[in-house]
Amino acid sequence: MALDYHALLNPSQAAAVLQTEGPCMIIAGAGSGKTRVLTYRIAHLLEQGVDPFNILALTFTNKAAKEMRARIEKVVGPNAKNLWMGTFHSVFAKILRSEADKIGFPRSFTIYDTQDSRTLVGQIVKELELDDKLYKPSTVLGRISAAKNKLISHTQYVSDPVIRQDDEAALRPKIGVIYQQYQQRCFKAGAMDFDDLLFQTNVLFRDHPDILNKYQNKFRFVMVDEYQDTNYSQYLITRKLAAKERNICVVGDDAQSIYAFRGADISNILNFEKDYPELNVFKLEQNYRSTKNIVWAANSVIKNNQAQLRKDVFSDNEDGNLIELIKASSDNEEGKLIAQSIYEDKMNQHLSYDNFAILYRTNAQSRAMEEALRKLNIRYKIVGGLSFYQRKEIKDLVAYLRLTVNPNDEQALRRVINYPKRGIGDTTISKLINSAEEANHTLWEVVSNAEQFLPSRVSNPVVGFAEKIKSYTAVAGKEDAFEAAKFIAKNSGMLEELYADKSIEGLSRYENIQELLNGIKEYTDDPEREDKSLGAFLQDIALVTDSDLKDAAQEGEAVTLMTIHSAKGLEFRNVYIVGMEENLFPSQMMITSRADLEEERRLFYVAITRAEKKLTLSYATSRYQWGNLRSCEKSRFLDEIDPQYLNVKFAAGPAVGESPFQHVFERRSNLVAAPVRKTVATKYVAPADFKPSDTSNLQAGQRVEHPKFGFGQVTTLEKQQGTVKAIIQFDEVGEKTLLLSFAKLRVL
Ligand SMILES: Nc1ncnc2c1ncn2[C@@H]1O[C@H](COP(=O)(O)OP(=O)(O)OP(=O)(O)O)[C@@H](O)[C@H]1O
Ligand SMILES: [Mg+2]
Repeated sequence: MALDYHALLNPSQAAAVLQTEGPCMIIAGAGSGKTRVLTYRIAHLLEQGVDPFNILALTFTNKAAKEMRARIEKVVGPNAKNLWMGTFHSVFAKILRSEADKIGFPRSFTIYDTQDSRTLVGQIVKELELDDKLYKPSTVLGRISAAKNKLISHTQYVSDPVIRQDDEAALRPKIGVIYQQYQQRCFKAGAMDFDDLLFQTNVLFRDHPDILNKYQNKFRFVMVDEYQDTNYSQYLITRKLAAKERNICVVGDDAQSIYAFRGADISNILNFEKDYPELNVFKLEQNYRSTKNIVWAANSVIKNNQAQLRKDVFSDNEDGNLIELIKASSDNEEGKLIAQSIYEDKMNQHLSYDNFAILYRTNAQSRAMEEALRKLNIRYKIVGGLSFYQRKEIKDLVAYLRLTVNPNDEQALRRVINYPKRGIGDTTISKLINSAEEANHTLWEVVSNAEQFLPSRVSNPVVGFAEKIKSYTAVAGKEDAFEAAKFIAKNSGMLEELYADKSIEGLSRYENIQELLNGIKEYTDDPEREDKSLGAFLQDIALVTDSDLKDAAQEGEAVTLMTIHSAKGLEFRNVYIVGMEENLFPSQMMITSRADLEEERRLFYVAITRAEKKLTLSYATSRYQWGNLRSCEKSRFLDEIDPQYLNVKFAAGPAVGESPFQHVFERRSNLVAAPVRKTVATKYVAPADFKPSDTSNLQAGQRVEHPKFGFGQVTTLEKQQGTVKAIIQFDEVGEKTLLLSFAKLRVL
């Protein structure tokens, strides 16, 4: 049954959906239905009889792709499963998996995550005897990544006089050399980092016109969401793919371009017009997501930017509430007020916690929010931060799995060669590394022939290890990912090692491994999945982005906490943007120029436009930063919002004897006190994942969490004959004296 697009869409949206041939661009405001247009456009193509294998849709997160696919499936049925849909990284990793040998990589190449890349850069810096304070891995990688996103190879990098000048001015003249070595080492290890996935796709298409031709014929329709955040490397891939059929449709919003720091380039939008002079441009101006007040406030902010394509966004929705502004005296109080507001809105308006999101500029700000939410027993999930796949035990097992699929993977090999301990000491490992360097072998080639490089006494355990890995590779060749992983977890000794550790942490590590195995089982049990090999599974997890983990978070309704960057494209009924302070938002580190300030402002615009019905902004007048209490000034962005859309609430902070959740609000617009609802402070319940920390460096003044007494602040530490007593002022139960060696404290 054909859809009635005119009933589901407004005239411009419907026109964009029905115009399937030729290049098309929609640059339109937030919430105006760009993603909705893409979704229906694909549904329409399928209805027209286009083969799903011929459609490529690039989204910003895997989650967005999944949602889009699910929506299309509702309309057209299971045919939607065969669409090529995903992030740039996941789609082109998949293509490289069948073509990598053309550019000298194994098809079973490993994908290095950021941590692997940092470790490798650190190793190179050390080997080159450079100052690791000057050549910080993150700084060096930032430069390498920027170069790759502009398709500057390491050979071009070292010979470019402008780059050289820049690096010399920054006192880091050796970055080019590090880049060179880094690439060689990755190549030798059969590994690509995230930027390489795009870089190497460009190399593949450049050097193999026959392959490019194959994919040009395959992808007859190309679509890109969030086009404003593509970098040069991505732009070139889409341009090449669409060069033949020219059926390319991109949607985006220049006012939401927030990844310039990662190489996103607004000129891709301008180039698009040049590349396709026959371009159809569609304008969408109506925001369907938010109330009028929210849309007006967002417009009043973004108009302060000079660099923008003019567009007027309007809403036909109700005016809605004014935007609330909360002033708190500290970050902890800010957290309390937000948690209280969420609790009250949920109860009064019968909402679900899923309706709420707290957005912040930096991950570190989640701490105060989490603490406050826990106190009120409000469930929450954090998107980003330390993800499941970043945990040590998971990385260890995954390293074994990676090594099984690609034994040349140097970072994986170094990680587990002596874990669990098998008598291969650091000296032996250094010798192996040196031998590999000298003989120009990979580390694995040396390890698997260790007896040639080391005396038998030390080579025996190395040979044993190599035999293990070889047997894993054999198992993985016969069995599916789950059977192979289960075998490896047991045979490597990892399960036993973790099982033997009966501490709380040890137990949770063991459970995490079980959880990973469950995940692999789910993967191989999926009847739709064709490739159930370990290699296919590894590729899948290497590309999980922080934003995707939202799905993996615990079941049940929960408030979402995340950075504004991860919130792109999403919508929530009630949104809180916290930490509206100078130096935090706009971020001090980011504003050295007008362009930087404008990017921060676009980020604020993205944040505001996530809200459907209610938006709350907050700031604190003091905050702990890097261990010091600092006084803060409210963000300049607050002054940019037209005051007629604001409702200012001042929190005086709790007076003596008052419940900490009771605050006096003052309403600026009409000076009538807002109704204050009393919230009964609930008894403290420690979260299920409560884990005590190492308290050997605990200091007076630090905040801690106790499984029974809740949150508190250490007032004094007394050392007596080897024992340490801590006097802690708990927020709910008052002062307690605890012996540190027994008290299970989590240091916050
Ligand atoms: N014509 C329409 N009728 C009803 N609802 C619509 C219409 N167009 C869009 N919407 C709804 O408005 C909301 C915003 O749409 P969508 O997410 O597609 O906007 P967007 O332009 O992609 O936003 P962003 O810039 O944040 O990515 C969605 O809930 C969508 O379903
Ligand atoms: Mg969108």
